Parts: sequence; structure tokens; C-alpha cells
Amino acid sequence: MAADVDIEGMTFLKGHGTQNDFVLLPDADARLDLTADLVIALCDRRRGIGADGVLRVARADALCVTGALDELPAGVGTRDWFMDYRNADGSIAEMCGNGVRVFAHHLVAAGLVDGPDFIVGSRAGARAVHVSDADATTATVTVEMGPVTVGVESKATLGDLTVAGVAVDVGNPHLACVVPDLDRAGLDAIDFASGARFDTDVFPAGVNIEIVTPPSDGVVAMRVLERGVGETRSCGTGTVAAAAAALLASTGNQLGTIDVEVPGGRVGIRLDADAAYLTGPSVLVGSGVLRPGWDRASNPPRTTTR
Ligand SMILES: N[C@@H](CCC[C@H](N)C(=O)O)C(=O)O
Repeated sequence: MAADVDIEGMTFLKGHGTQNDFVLLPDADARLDLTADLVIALCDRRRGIGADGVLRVARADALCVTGALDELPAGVGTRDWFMDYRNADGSIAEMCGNGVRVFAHHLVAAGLVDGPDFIVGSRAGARAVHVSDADATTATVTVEMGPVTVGVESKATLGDLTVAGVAVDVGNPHLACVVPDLDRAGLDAIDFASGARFDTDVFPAGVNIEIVTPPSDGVVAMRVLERGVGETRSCGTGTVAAAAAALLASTGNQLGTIDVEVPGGRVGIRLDADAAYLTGPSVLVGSGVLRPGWDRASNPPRTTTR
């Protein structure tokens, strides 16, 4: 099947999970040619809809047929709904924890699944979800996030601050830096605007960087610089990485439960031996239709005022 659907006239939805926001494109048969340029235009907060990323809602087998996927990732069934995730810069990432919650909420709200428990496909593999308290606008979603692997120690430099952290694989790469004695005021003051430097030998495909306070009363605070996006108000996989690093730093063991506060809200994390679980909100803000010519009208000819 060829990519033969035009973005003009297509329906979209806008949603967010703890203010990590997404444009959802329902495209069950994966007929849209979802290029990097198109993703960049959609995510642009001035000339597009504006978002941290795009979630194409497609059947897994259709993505294989059109070549968006080379093969079905581990555990994903041919007819599973698949979250075809793209970062705002057009790059493809393996997983998005906030995105999965919003994606699953949309499937329930649109009547595309039978019950509250189902599988969502991602490039990192199958993710089991449980959707509760769902209406057309809000829901709470728990996602089984797969195994979490803590790797080597490494460092990141943001502005004039260099911090130590650990590599954490949550299906996508993270450098989670728990900074001793860091409080919320100190976290707020860190310069995220100029990006970060990190060891490209450790992270050849780039990395998401979390700066995290030590746990206090079962809660950590976190800010994140996302690969392919910049600073976002939340990152679901990042909260799992932060939880594992914080538990490891404070107890010597990455297993347990902890809440993670991000600028966009709060999520709960449980780390078991074989998998992590992320519970948090989803909000479907609205939907609309992309008008003819919107993607060509970004640079209209200048008009002269006399
Ligand atoms: N915001 C997401 C993560 C999105 C992918 C990430 N930027 C990457 O490139 O790995 C989340 O909620 O997990």
C-alpha cells in the first residue's frame, strides 16, 4: 500500500501528559507520508499546531507494509495499535512514556479498543496499558514500561554546571543525574536554555538528560532536556529513569516506588525486578481538521503598508 493520504484535510487531535504535548494523527492504514519536514511543521508553535512530538495512530501491520517499520518489534501483534512516535525535530524515538498514556486514552475515548486493558505497540516493544477514569477529556493511565537497565556513570554539562549521572535504558537512552543537596529552587535555577554537553562515546545516538533532586518523603523533583525536542515540561521515560537513579543513589537498589514531580505535574513510578510501571494523567485537549495549504503558507509574500 502506498502513502496516498494528504495531510491537508486530515483530522488531528491535541493532547498532553503532564504537559508533554502531542499532535495525534489517526492514520490506521499508515497511508500518510510522515516526513521529518511535516513533523517539524506540525510541532512548530507558531506556524503549526505546536507540540513536543507527533503520535501517528496506526495498525502495526500497516506500518510494516508501508515501510515505516522494518519489522514488528518484540511482542507486538500485527493488529495491535502502534504509537508511531516522532520528536519535534522530526527524529524517530523508540518510546515515549507520556505519549503512550495519551495514545491509549485516545483509543479508549474513540472506541477503538474493547476494554481498559490492551497492548500499545512501540519501537521499544509491546507496552501493556490500563486506562481508568476515562472520559472524552481526561484519564489516568498505567503503562508497563518494560525492563529498566542502569548502565555506566557519565556526566552532563548544562551552562556552567557539570553533573554526574548514570545511563539508564528505558527503551530509549537517558542520563539521569541525581544531584546531592539539590533543592527545588536550585533545580529551577539551572540553565537548560543553552542545551547540554554529554559524552557521545557513551551516547552515540544522543540522550535525554534528567536533573533530579535526591528523594524526600518518597518524592523527587526533575527537569529534563529531551533529545530531539529541548526542555519539556515532562518526560515519561525520563521519570522512570530518574526514579531508578534516585532509588539506586538513596538505597543502593533501583527497585521500589517513588513519585516524580516535573514542571507539568506529577507521576507515580513502581520499579519491579522485571519491569517498571508509570501511572499518570492524560488530557485530550481538542481536535480539528488541517486546512488546505496550511503547510505551504508558512512564509507568505510580504505585503507593503502604504
Ligand atoms: N517525551 C517522551 C520521550 C520522547 C522521546 C525522547 N525525546 C527520545 O528521543 O528518546 C516520554 O514521555 O517518554
